[in-house]
Amino acid sequence: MHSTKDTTVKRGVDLDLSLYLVTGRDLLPQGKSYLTYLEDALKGEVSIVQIREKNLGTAEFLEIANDTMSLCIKYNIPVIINDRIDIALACGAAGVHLGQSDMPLSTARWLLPSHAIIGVSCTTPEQARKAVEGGADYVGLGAVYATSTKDVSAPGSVCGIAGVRAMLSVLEGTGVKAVAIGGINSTNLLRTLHSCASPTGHTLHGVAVVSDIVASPDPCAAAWRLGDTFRAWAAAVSPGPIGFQVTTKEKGQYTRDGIVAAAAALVDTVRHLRPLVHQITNNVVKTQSANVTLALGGSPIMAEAEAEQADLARMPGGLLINFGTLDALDGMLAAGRHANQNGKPVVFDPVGVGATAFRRATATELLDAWQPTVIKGNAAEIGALADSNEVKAQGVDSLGGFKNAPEVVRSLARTHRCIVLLSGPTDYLSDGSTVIRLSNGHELLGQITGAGCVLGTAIATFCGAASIAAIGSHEGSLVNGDMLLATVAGTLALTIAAQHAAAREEVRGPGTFLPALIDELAMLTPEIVLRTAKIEVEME
Ligand SMILES: Nc1ncnc2c1ncn2[C@@H]1O[C@H](COP(=O)(O)OP(=O)(O)O)[C@@H](O)[C@H]1O
Ligand SMILES: Cc1ncsc1CCOP(=O)(O)O
Repeated sequence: MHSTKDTTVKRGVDLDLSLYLVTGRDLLPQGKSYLTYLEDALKGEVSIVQIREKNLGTAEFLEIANDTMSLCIKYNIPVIINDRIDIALACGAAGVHLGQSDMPLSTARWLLPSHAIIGVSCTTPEQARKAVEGGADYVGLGAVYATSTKDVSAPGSVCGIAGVRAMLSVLEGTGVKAVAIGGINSTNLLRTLHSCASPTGHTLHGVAVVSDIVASPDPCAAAWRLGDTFRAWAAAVSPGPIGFQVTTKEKGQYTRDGIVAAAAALVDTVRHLRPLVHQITNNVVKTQSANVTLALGGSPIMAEAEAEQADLARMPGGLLINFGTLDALDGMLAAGRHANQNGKPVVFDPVGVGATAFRRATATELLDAWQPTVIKGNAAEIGALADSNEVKAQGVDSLGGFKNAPEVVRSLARTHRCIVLLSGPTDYLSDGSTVIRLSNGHELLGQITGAGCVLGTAIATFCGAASIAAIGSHEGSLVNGDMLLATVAGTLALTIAAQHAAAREEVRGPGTFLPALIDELAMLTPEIVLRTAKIEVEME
């Protein structure tokens, strides 16, 4: 590489991958020149540029590479060449990016000067492992979502969020940096950054983008938007292993009394704020879910059509997605995406997920489409998501429990980057480090249909109120407000009301229990919660 043209990047040290522009000249809006758009993107502060040309002859490619270099040197931004080592050498680029069917990494390393940066595209953990062993400086992980910029029609080409997480686990401790690529844009960027992390919190170093910048009428603004989101996310206070805020911690730790006091106070917050609680739930429990929301002081809306999800998500509050009877899947996909874009908490109730292959595949599809804030389920459902056979399912019901429930919820919370609640005679919930054990409730809850479903509703109601109360507090967070606390509060509300309902004279069984439960929810006060809550806190 020509020393005069080299950019100043040192391998591994200065490599800023935060906003990685991959050029795609075929996507330029009509009449827009490549160099004008490139300069606009540089003004929007992309941090690195890769020239990706799949159908050009050598002379034309080199000409484009030389022009790109001249412009990028002016902005002090390194240039990487896709695939063509000869072009990288000839134009003095900072390095090359190799696909799985390009030149082997070891050969490229041998051909290039020692300071050259080499990146490798990976779709599987095995490919990531090989890239690490071969001495790659960074890897491009994807395609994370479907995209029309590249042919990703072959099975396995879209690795999804779960695939990126698995690859990030392989990269942990290696020093090899990672960007995600494929279908990333300003509307899904924050969600992508939040979701893409290994269970121990190893995150992305940046994102690679083609169409959201190149096809934009204003590439400078498009790049700024992406960069702003990345910077806000990177600057957000590190809130623990799953990336949500934990505002009620005292000196970095939750205390039993602190949680109970804050949860009790939320009962009044719900009544005061009357959060809109948007619910896509199953046919069996719609009426009782709407009544539970009203009794708590929230405002229910049961709305499933795909076309109305964008509008609904703009109204602050909470969202419940309960896939119990597996209707309205398009609505569920859109609702969660829009909620993520608008910072709304999403409570996911994967009813009976272990019961059929279709339910398992649907849960995977939904969790790839959006990031839940809370996943709640009974032992069979949580076990199915955790790939554990320890607890058997009978349809949507669970037979038995886990030997080590705290560890199951803690680990699943870390994997899915959200609060996890395991319901049952004792409820366990975790934010990936703290585990809270709640022992309120009554066995009559196990004898009515949809007790778990209305628990989801209560949690969505409290999450909605807590997020409204905290609006704007942390720009780089996917959801504002302490969602562990809101989950505790929703669970306490339902289980404490159940205890009081069961104790009523007129309640003689499940039939009389349900209306009494609604009454007790409507009469719940912070004082009742303070007096009755049975909570234990277990720190990691
Ligand atoms: N035997 C029980 N004793 C006390 N509370 C219970 C009992 N069974 C269920 N609950 C409560 O009922 C709510 C719903 O839980 P669960 O029955 O596990 O849901 P699902 O209907 O999804 O199986 C939880 O808050 C839980 O605390
Ligand atoms: C080059 C590449 N590699 C995996 S997906 C992809 C294209 C990403 O383009 P876009 O950002 O427009 O989805």
